[in-house]
Amino acid sequence: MNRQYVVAAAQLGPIARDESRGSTVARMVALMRKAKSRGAEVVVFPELALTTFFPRWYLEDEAELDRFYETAMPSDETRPLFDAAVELGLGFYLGYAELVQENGRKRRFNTSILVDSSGEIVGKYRKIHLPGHFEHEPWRPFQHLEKRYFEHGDLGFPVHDAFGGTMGMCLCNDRRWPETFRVLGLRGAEMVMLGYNTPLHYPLAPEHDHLQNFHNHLCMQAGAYANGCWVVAVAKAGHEEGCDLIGGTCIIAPTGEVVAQTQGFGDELALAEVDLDRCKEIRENIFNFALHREPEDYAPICAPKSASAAA
Ligand SMILES: C[C@@H](NC(N)=O)C(=O)O
Repeated sequence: MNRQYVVAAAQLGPIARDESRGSTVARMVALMRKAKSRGAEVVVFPELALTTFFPRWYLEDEAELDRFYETAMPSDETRPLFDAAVELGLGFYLGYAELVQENGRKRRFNTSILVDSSGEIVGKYRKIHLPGHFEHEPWRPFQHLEKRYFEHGDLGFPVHDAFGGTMGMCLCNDRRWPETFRVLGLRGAEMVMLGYNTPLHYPLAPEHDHLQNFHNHLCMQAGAYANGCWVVAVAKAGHEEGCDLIGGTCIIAPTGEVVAQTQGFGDELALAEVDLDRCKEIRENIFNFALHREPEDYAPICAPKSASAAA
């Protein structure tokens, strides 16, 4: 694959709690076909793209919780995505809830994968920065139980040779942390793909609700610029089960400029021509890591969590 091609950020509108996987996957395949007709070679889907954003509910019934997770990838229900990738010659990024059996216990991760145009999974990431809380907090208008429903990702921040270059992934809250982009940048990521589900209302600091869209782009534009990489960031957007999720799906150039963005809150594509060689504009100049970075002075950033309070 060459290093210059069209990428499609495939935003999804709301997914109802009782919407079937089949229905959601059909919406996604329709976006893949549309992306192909507009020249795309890579399609990026949101975080937890196959279901409603279920961490908004405190679920006591484990069987009910399990229904939101994938135990196989692909499965009969998700195989149409892989078939479409092969048929259309498209690669894709997909976020989903992963349930695996390991050492006789269930392990749950908030996961993303990269799938190439031959339908092979060529990269996997498990979310590291899990926002929210562990216990039911009835005072909230909706829950954010990612800490309860997912384990901390155990794969680190890997990069993958795919789509003509070096690809990195992260998920939603990860994008707010400069360390996410810096680790991927240090590993040579030329494009970082990420999906998000971000409620407009933040119950812990509602005075910041009007800043949600600003903070969304602020952290990703900074991450792109400071590491000289493309960022493709995709929302699950709109009014989902009584909760407003921000849109703002976008493609950001290594200069930090937003070069494509969705307009609404439904199923919608934002497309841009990406040239991976443009990373050099930043990486060989202002952020030439080898020449200008001074890690000896950054010790607190790498100190273990227990030590960072004293730093
Ligand atoms: C609130 C949180 N959501 C998420 N799914 O990680 C975020 O946008 O940072």
